[in-house]
Amino acid sequence: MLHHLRKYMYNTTKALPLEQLTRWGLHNATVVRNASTPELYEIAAMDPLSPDPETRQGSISSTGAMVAYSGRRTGRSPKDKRVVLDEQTEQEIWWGDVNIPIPKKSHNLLEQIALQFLNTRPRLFVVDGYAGWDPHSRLRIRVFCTRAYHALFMQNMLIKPTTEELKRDFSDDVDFHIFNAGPMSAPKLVEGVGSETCVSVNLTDKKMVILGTQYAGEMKKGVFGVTHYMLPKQGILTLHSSANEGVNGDVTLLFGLSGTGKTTLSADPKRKLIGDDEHGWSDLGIFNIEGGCYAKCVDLTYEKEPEIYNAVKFGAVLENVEFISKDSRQVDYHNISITENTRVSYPLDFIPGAKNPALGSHPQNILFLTCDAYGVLPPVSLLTPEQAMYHFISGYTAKVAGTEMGVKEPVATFSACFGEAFLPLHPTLYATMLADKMKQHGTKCWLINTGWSGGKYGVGKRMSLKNTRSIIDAIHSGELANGQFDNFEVFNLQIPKRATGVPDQILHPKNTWTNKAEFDRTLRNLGDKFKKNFQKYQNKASPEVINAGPKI
Ligand SMILES: Nc1ncnc2c1ncn2[C@@H]1O[C@H](COP(=O)(O)OP(=O)(O)O)[C@@H](O)[C@H]1O
Ligand SMILES: C=C(OP(=O)(O)O)C(=O)O
Repeated sequence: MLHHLRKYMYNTTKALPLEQLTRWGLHNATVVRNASTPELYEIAAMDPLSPDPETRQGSISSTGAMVAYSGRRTGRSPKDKRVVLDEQTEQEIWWGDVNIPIPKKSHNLLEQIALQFLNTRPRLFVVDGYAGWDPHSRLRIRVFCTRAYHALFMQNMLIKPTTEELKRDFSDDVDFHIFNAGPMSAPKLVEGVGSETCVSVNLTDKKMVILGTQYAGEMKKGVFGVTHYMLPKQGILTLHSSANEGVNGDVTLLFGLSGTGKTTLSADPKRKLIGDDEHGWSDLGIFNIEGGCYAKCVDLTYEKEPEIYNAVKFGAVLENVEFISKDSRQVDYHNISITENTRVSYPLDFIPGAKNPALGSHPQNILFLTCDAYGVLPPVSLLTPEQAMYHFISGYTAKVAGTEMGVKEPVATFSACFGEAFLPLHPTLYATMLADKMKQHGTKCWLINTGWSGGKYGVGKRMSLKNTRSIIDAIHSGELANGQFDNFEVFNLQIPKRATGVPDQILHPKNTWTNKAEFDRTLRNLGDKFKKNFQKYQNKASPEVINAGPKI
């Protein structure tokens, strides 16, 4: 059997001990583990899974990126995520719409179906990599999948082990397994399964099964959810944020729900990128959880986002994009006929000056990025520590089209900790940890509206990237913290009077609205939504934090 397996290995130095396959009942004859990028390109060129095999099969873009298609599901499927309810998780997990329980026996059945699928495909890809750049707390992750694009994606997104580390840390058991059988539908009749898609996590046995979705983001956010469960137990706060570092070593965290600007704003030529989406904050400082980035491509231009634009090269994976013309293989970033959620994944070092290792000191500034679809929140305001807690627990933003299935235009939402979809534990646990760490390290907190200005969605316009970037520059130079502030009604926020590079009148959002009475109404309505949303945290938050909310 061993001989049979080895014969088909692409690279025998990377062979996985047989026991690591047979323990799951895996016996696929062709196993490809941590393959080189060219190998994965060659295999992807033969991938028959694409919505239009004639034109899209195994494409390579004009700049050398692998082009792949995820099929029916082009965003995450939060309604189809399940968490195994067992003796350990019953009391621990924040059960509800985010963490929907599934019986263990159903999960086991899904796992068997996934394993059977993995056994019957032409190749089984194994990706071994770390989650977390801090060697003290990093997790060893193993992904089994059947599409070369998924393998390259996870090789980009996990932290690549050296050959020695692969041998030392990945020969025995690992900390978490993903069985990605995405091309195979989930059986709807199984108890706990809601549709033909199911992403089921067993936190006790540290396993995840994917059926009925090939959206690659499901794997990386799956790993994130697990770190959110395991790391806080070690006193490490997990953060849905990007991070970068200034020339003096000062670190900024940028929190935000999908589409609010974590990736775009953290790629800043004046600062070193630490990471674009997922971080941990330990007693030693902050660390990126990932080895790569997963940027949105919609309307990507060199002029607006040069670092990301240039990262679309050999080794990057483009997901669900269309070409300008079939023969040029030039990507049409404005074409959203497959989805608005077009993506590119690339290793961190594709961004010039990214930090390696991706670690940083305790943050000096925290930015809460909110994409306000009502257009009433100021482009920037300074929060008191209590307001910081209030806004962190609230997590107000708009979900933008595409990232989650079914979202077609911005929808105002409250997503606790700016990442509710990934929280296995109660939000106040993460909020308390954040408050303690901010207090300990004197971190300043700013609320930044990267959403609408001059009116709500449909009337006003999205805040210009140029203005948001100038505001962030003014935070980093110390200009805003040392300047003067006005009070912003209803929310009682401190709005800076001036920020270099930003027209004074846009700093107070009311100035940008033609109909002032409608502005006042919309602002009060939003305040009201905040209050209603916060009622569910009323009995867990302190009076000071509750009092830091809007006053109508
Ligand atoms: N003022 C702004 N700030 C940040 N992003 C903006 C702004 N205006 C438009 N955008 C666009 O919004 C999207 C933000 O997406 P991204 O940075 O990937 O968010 P995240 O990483 O938080 O999911 C990008 O396509 C970006 O070009
Ligand atoms: C990959 C995702 O995150 P983000 O949009 O924040 O990059 C996602 O939510 O599917």
